Amino acid sequence: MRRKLAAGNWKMNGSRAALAEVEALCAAHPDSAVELLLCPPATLVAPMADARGSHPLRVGGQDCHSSESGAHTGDISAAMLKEAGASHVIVGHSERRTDHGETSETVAAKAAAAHAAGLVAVICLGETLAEREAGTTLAVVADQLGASLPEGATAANTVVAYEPVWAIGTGKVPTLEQIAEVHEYLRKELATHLPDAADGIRLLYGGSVKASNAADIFSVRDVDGALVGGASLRAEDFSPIVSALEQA
Ligand SMILES: O=C(CO)COP(=O)(O)O
Repeated sequence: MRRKLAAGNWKMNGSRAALAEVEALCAAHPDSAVELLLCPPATLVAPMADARGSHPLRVGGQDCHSSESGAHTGDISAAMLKEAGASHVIVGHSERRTDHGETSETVAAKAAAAHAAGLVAVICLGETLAEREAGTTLAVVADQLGASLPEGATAANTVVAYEPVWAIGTGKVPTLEQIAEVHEYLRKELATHLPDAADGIRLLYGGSVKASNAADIFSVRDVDGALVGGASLRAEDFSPIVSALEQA
């Protein structure tokens, strides 16, 4: 019942020239059973939305402000992303939490702003290495989830991405048992917050997903797709991940 989602987060990478990768990805998956989403830097949202043509690829932002408008130099609102062609926005990525001091309360406000503008919020959370080693992973992600979910979250407007901070861009990946444990726990936690929506909310895994480990990760129960960083930049790297999800 949950449609699989292959999402790419380009972070602060890419240029108009990189839109050729989008065209190649769309050409490789003309009629995919899985939902495809790419989140480029804000300046590329509109050009990427054009580059996809009639392909149902979704385009998303990587962050939005919690306010509709105002004196927030350098920020972008959810409605601006929507007008540029976005349908989704990532909120609470660990790089935002670390680089910009975002708390889960900030993230909930941003997710609420995304919903108000008609965007799907992709809420990110995950433990640090120190938290994993201290044995507090489940408590940490439960706290982040509870505090980052806005009022009114539904299966249609919310996706949750579990991204262990120590696995992002490091080539290190949790064991399948560790991924299963966290995803199963997040699903249960979702049920305590959103009993009606918990079964329908997609749970993505993120952190060093690549073609060589994707099929194994997608075999884990309660993994509904991936949020991919580095391996989403080039079609030749992302396409096999999409194919693995199509076959999962
Ligand atoms: O942070 C990520 C996606 O949001 C994961 O990044 P990598 O796939 O590069 O590890």
